[in-house]
Amino acid sequence: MNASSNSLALLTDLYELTMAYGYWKCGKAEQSAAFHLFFRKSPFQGGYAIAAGLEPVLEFLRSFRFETEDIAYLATILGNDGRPLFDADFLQYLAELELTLDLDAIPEGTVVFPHEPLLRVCGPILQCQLIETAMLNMINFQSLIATKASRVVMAAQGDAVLEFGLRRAQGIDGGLAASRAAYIGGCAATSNVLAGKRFGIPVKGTHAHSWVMSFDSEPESFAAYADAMPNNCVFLVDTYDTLQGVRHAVEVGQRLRDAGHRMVGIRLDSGDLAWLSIEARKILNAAGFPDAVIVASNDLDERLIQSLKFQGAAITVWGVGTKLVTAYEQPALGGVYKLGAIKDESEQWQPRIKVSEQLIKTSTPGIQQVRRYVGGDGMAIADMIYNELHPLPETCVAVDFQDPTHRSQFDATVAFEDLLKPMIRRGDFVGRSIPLDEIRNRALAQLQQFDRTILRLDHPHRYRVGLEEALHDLKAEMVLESRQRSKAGDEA
Ligand SMILES: Nc1ncnc2c1ncn2[C@@H]1O[C@H](COP(=O)(O)OP(=O)(O)OP(=O)(O)O)[C@@H](O)[C@H]1O
Ligand SMILES: O=P(O)(O)OC[C@H]1O[C@H](OP(=O)(O)OP(=O)(O)O)[C@H](O)[C@@H]1O
Ligand SMILES: O=C(O)c1cccnc1
Ligand SMILES: [Mg+2]
Repeated sequence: MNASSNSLALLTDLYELTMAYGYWKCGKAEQSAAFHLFFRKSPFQGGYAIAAGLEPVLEFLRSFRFETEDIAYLATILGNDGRPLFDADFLQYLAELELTLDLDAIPEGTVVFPHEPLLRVCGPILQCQLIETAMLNMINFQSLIATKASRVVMAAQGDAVLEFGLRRAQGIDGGLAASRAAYIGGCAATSNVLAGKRFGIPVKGTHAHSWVMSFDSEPESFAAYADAMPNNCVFLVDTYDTLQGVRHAVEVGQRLRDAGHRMVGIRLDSGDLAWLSIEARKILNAAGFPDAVIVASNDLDERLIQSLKFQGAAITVWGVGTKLVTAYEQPALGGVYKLGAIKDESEQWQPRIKVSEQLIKTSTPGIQQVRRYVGGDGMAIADMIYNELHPLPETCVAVDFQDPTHRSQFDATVAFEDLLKPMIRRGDFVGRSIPLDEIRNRALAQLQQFDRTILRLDHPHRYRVGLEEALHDLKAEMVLESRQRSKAGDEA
């Protein structure tokens, strides 16, 4: 194979490969397993997340293979004894490996909650394990940024939000992935041109202070910009004296208008953005530019935007960079990937559980699906995680995840949607690649299905997510059994 392959098979933690080697050596490589990828806590003190990152995961799986040079590199890794870590026969196995997994996924742009599997992977345990780290990397980051963007967009109350983050993003891929995810979360455009080309995101921008500083005067700089791009004029007015800058913009705007063009607006990038925007609005309106936009930027995030709205700021477009693409308050979504079931020698699924001192960290057994119940008004009522290994009763009981004494009943008349959709069967893509605009629209539409008390920025009202009763009971039983076993072990 050529060296320009785009397979990312080595984008993994070494322990996935050592476990794979172990499975291969002890004859378990082909044993079927079911894993789920989920997070335990909503980011940014909020109450929800927006699922994102599936498309790159699918791309990763489509191109997954160990190339000759990958195998050659793996052969150079030495163990603690100074000898090659991996057998040549195992490396040959990897060289010939083709993924035969099943993948089910919650589509990008879906509103999701803690403990819900965003991805479910079923198939040979060796394969499930090899793809863990890369999938977590992609889903964790993009879901985090899409969620942050949705909070920023919500705070902007219908105003356009432009993503300006590339210069402060976490490296090249961080910048590109953040632009994609921010668009899914509802941003209207990005300043990132490569992201525009690669993902079809609208690109937008104004100009920097350096443009103004490179001329002898501000009016001269605005006039030159207008000459060069008469239909793309958003003047940055705060290089010297902001309100004076607005007047200079108005003068050039009048000349543009006389020449049959239109000044789009101005941008504020420092000072008191509330007061300056209100004063700028007065100047623009008095001069006959009531439609000129006022873009604001400078360390904005959802809380500052909310505050500026509260102050009556006359800002109509929000440029948000650093704090959006770096997920400022929370650097990572803590998504994890856990084994829910494994097939025994007689090909029967056996549920598995990881017990923890903290109840929230005890994993959920089974092969899980998420059912979202929807009311007659189209609003989501509650989600129920159930085990596909057990048939559901006519009337389902969902036991609340956080408070098991709270149970909700759903009879057959309640409308629902199962959120995990088939994406890959035995290695073949069976899903639908969803265009980015459709994903973004889905996110915006999905948010309408949830009450604002659930979506608010802080201390939100909790949306109910429960375990279907039989799954809840199975989990409780397995925890008790595990505790009994460890107690018996202690006593022996
Ligand atoms: N009305 C406002 N309410 C709350 N915060 C604001 C308001 N206006 C601006 N801010 C925020 O205050 C912070 C500090 O702004 P400050 O004026 O000190 O620096 P600056 O405007 O960046 O100065 P510089 O002229 O050096 O660029 C910024 O994060 C800005 O977003
Ligand atoms: O503040 P952010 O949300 O990251 O938005 C992007 C920022 O990037 C640009 O200036 P830059 O920060 O490079 O320089 P400046 O702050 O000195 O204007 C722009 O003027 C914004 O202020
Ligand atoms: O176009 C802009 O105004 C812009 C782009 C990147 C960063 N800050 C501002
Ligand atoms: Mg800045």
